Amino acid sequence: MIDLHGITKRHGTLTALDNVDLHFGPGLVALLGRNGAGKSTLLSLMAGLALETSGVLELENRSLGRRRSALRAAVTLLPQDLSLDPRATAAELVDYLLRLRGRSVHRVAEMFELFGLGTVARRPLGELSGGTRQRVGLAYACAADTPILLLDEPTQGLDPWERLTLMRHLAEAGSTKTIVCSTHILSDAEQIASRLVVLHDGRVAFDGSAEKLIAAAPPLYELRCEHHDLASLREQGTIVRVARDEHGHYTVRWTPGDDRPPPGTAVEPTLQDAYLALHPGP
Ligand SMILES: Nc1ncnc2c1ncn2[C@@H]1O[C@H](COP(=O)(O)OP(=O)(O)OP(=O)(O)O)[C@@H](O)[C@H]1O
Repeated sequence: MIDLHGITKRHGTLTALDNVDLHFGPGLVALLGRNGAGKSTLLSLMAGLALETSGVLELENRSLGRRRSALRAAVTLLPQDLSLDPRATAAELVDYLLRLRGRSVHRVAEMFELFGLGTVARRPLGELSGGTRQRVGLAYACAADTPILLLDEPTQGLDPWERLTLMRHLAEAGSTKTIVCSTHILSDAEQIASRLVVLHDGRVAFDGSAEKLIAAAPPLYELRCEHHDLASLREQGTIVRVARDEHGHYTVRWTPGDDRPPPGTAVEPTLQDAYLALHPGP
């Protein structure tokens, strides 16, 4: 169990996390947010790899102060890019990382099997595809078997079958462990996690279930229009989705900025609509 109370992290004048309050108990949480929202910063703080500028971090209800050793023992972080020596074999790397942290290696074979790595265990990492290297990292993170597992975009580079295997494993592991998994893939988030945390500009913009996020979405309307109508719709509200058909006509989902009767038909938002409406793009 990890608790963050008023956590702020600054890099010089840039505030990467701004007064963040979050509680993570057992279960799987998907961490969402645009590029630069603060997801990796949050994960590295929770893994004890960085120190907060202010605020209090608690592990099992105990304030950590400036000490991070308890956190490092309890948490495994799989970063976005695990730096790998291309000459080491997959098995050597996982063995090395686990021993370095004083973790048992007894689950390695099981995890290699789970992630379909049996045939590549003895091959140098430099010869493996990006998705396979990602699976090696996942095998390490899962074999470490710590009560808290933090995964920074773990499904990146995985094919649909590998993603399914990972999601199944995480769903199972989430029944006893605390797992926080950052992702840009909403369908993955919705599938694996009962709780979504959305960061925006270093702040918690949403914390709850996918159903709650959809229910909190503003009224949404859909209409068909031409290209020259888009600028005026943008002025009147927020466009969350635009699709162009083969004849050059547009179907727009948008949320009006005022109470005037909007053009278009009211539609039920999807998770993606609700997410995009939460922090509209440029
Ligand atoms: N070491 C650092 N020095 C300076 N700024 C940093 C540092 N690390 C992160 N930042 C900045 O902090 C902000 C949050 O970055 P972070 O990597 O946490 O975002 P993210 O949500 O993980 O993004 P992405 O989805 O692109 O991985 C960004 O503006 C980033 O440029």
